[in-house]
Amino acid sequence: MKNITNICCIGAGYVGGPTMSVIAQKNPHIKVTCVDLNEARINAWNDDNLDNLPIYEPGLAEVVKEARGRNLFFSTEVDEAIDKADMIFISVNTPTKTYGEGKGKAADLKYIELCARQIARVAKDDKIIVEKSTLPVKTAEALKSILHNTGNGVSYQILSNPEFLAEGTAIQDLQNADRVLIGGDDTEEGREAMQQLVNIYASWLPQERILTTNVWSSELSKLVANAFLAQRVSSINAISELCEVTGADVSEVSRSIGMDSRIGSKFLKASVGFGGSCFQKDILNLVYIASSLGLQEVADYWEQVILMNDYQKHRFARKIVKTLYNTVADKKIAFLGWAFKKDTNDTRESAAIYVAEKLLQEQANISIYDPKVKKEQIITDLENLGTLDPEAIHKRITVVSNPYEAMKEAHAVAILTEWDEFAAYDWQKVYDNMMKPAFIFDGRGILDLKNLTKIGFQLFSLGKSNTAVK
Ligand SMILES: NC(=O)c1ccc[n+]([C@@H]2O[C@H](COP(=O)([O-])OP(=O)(O)OC[C@H]3O[C@@H](n4cnc5c(N)ncnc54)[C@H](O)[C@@H]3O)[C@@H](O)[C@H]2O)c1
Ligand SMILES: O=c1ccn([C@@H]2O[C@H](COP(=O)(O)OP(=O)(O)O[C@H]3O[C@H](CO)[C@@H](O)[C@H](O)[C@H]3O)[C@@H](O)[C@H]2O)c(=O)[nH]1
Repeated sequence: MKNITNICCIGAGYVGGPTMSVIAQKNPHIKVTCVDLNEARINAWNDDNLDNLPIYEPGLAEVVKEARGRNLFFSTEVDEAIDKADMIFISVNTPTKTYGEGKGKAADLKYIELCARQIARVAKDDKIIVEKSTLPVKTAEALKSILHNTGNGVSYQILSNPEFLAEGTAIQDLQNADRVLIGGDDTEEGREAMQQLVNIYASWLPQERILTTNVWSSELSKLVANAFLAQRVSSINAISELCEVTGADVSEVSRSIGMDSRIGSKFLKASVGFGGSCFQKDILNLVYIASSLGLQEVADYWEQVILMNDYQKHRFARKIVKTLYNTVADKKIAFLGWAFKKDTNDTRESAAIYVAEKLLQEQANISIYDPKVKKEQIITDLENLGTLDPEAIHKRITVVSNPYEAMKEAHAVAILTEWDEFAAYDWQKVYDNMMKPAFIFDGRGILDLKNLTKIGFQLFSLGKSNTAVK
């Protein structure tokens, strides 16, 4: 069996960058080149100042520092990297389609297809192709067809190796993965290719955590894992509303049910709604696949997870408007947090975007503080909705770098992301500088309800019936 000495990864984003950094860190004998069409992104990966890496992830800078220039390289020379590699990971984006058949549901595979055609054009010797992007079941078949029909007669093995890292804990998740999943063909060549990829992960993970399956099981498992995780969030969010009207406390309910080892304690934190680039996209894709296969009940069952999530975001925004005497027009609402979760600068599908949309439609002024998200990103997120007047966005949105400034003279504060620092603020000082009554809407359940009520705040905390705001 040929030893893998040269890996290329197409796509240096949230998955490609951290994954290749850890593979290079743990396999110093393998040259790893991560390529991207986006020159600015590659320049940022190569920046001497590690604070300027394009992605914020705890622990990432240390890994990049160790491996970059040794056996880890970032480049825009896609053809050259493909040519030299024995194994090519495809880690490009697979967003929800915004046009044509399957619009709003199916995964857009145009970037994947372009990669396949580029590999077919450039490759002059046998390659192992690894699907790292999240893909619909049976995509490997399409890749195979393109590679074999448009290639130079070289032979390809296609593996599915979905990524399970979560943002904010990516490095930890990669270095200590619960499991790695590798799907391949049940042929001699397929098994050999799988073994080569197993060997790369086995340089730091125990063998028993590396699972090999057939390609379709691997592709489907990725969508199903995300659907199950998101389903837990929607389930507890559904219960949060029930708690608010019955006298129960959702955090107590979560703790109580989570101690049942059959249920488990993770992913039971009620919130203003799940965000991120994956959950919604992957469930919509699952729904689309089921519905295309005529399994309408299956499709409807999973779609409900998304509908509940949309409801939770809107419910939170409506609560703010209703509480502020049914009008937020020209009032100052402070947002703490814009990222879709703490410890990341990623804002894709963040609940904050949709809560802001609703409040802007009600003509509120919003002052935003997030420790890692830049103003340009926030403005782009709102403009990309396509539902708001760009002039109104610029007029009504302020982004500040000091949380106390964001909350100064605000009518209400809304917690949209669970950054640890929010709980540690001097809330008495915040209260003294706010308009009265001073309202707080805690969409993440991170604030000390008793203490804040004692200070004088009118507090609403999702899933809690004992909040001042009903
Ligand atoms: N973000 C996550 O936490 C996460 C976790 C697991 C799986 N995934 C999946 O991984 C895939 C990538 O996600 P991401 O968040 O890293 O996306 P991303 O948008 O951050 O990165 C994708 C990169 O691919 C580049 N690209 C696109 N086409 C290219 C081409 N032809 N040649 C070179 N570069 C090209 C883009 O410029 C971009 O930088 C998706 O399928 C996603 O569903 C994401
Ligand atoms: O109890 C919880 C857990 C999560 N969330 C929210 O759910 C979203 C997603 O969180 P998380 O799953 O931690 O982050 P992602 O980076 O989106 O990771 C998910 O999506 C990735 C992309 O497919 C997968 O690789 C990961 O395994 C999967 O956890 C965020 O908005 C969280 O705030 C909650 O509201 N309550």
